[in-house]
Amino acid sequence: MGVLDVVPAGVVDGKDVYKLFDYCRENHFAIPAFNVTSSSVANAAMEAARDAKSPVILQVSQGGAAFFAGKGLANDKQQASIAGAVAAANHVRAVAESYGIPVVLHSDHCAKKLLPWFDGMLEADEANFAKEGKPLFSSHMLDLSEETKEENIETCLKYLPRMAKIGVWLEMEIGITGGEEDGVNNENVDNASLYTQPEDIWDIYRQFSEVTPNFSIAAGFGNVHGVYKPGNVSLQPDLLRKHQDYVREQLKSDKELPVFLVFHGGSGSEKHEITTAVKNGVVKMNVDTDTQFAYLEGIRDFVLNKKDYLMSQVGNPEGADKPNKKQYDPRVWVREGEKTMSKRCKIAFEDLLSAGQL
Ligand SMILES: O=C(CO)COP(=O)(O)O
Ligand SMILES: O=C[C@H](O)COP(=O)(O)O
Ligand SMILES: [Zn+2]
Ligand SMILES: [Zn+2]
Repeated sequence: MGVLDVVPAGVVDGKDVYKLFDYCRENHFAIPAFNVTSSSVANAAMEAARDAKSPVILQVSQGGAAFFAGKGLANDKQQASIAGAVAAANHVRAVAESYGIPVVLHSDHCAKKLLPWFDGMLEADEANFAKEGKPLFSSHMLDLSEETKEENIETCLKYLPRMAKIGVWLEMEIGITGGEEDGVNNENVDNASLYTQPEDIWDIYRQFSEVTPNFSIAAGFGNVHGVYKPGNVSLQPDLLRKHQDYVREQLKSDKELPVFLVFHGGSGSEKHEITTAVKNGVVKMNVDTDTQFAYLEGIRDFVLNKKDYLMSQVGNPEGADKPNKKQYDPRVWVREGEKTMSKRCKIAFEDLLSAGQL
């Protein structure tokens, strides 16, 4: 019995997203979510998932989606972020099945000011559903964590029925993620707001459950985006158990982990923090900063090692008339970045115990 006995290869949607996360929860593992900014980055993550025999989550941030469409496009009305998200989704939909792995296609943090981006993606999901009976994305995140809890919940409840109708999962955030996100600097936020309270989780769980079971909560336990010097971040994944216990008591349920939880700021985290988070019901962990650096490493080393072959189109240490096309073809040096990124992805699959689960 494995993941492929539960959901098929390719982009999963509707009930399959629930089945996949439920399978993770029952079998005590989580799936890494990698931020992708180009087809090359997405392919590196899918290749790594195939080799690790793991499902994978690919996500676009608002800025990453705009990059996918091209930085040369205007984005004053989120038009590039919408077009880029659609382009990324179509690319992944076209190739995911060939990798033989289930892929959850997701969009990352959407703050209040970015709601036009969310609206555009949801319209694209609905249009695709009308044509093909399935949405474009598996899942989207709403991040109103900077607003009041009431406004946060109300905004999610406004979108949730529309999403449930076409089989799109919702991830919401409560408690702020520190560091930087979409250009918003949360480096100096009040420490208490980095840690979510169990009563807040119950408020969300209770109201969302009346609409659909297809949602997850990114509850803050000291999470920070980015990688900083050791000691800067105090992650407390033990707190997540309190959420599960509280909700279980309210529900009078015997389900050990009633809430699907999401771990933001996975880069730079210690193995034991990840293990504790997964034990406490985390089914998705986001990794961006570490894979960004890993993608650079291969390209950086290639350029530094091959410098004498890259300064002109013709002429290298082997002769003044030797051509360098074999070195400066982007398929050669970009590929080196894909390989080093895939290695970092493999570590995430192993840390989260999703490796070998297919
Ligand atoms: O949470 C993230 C994206 O939403 C990723 O965080 P890191 O860049 O710290 O891995
Ligand atoms: O929000 C966290 C992710 O790392 C996305 O980052 P980004 O907005 O720089 O693409
Ligand atoms: Zn946030
Ligand atoms: Zn995040």
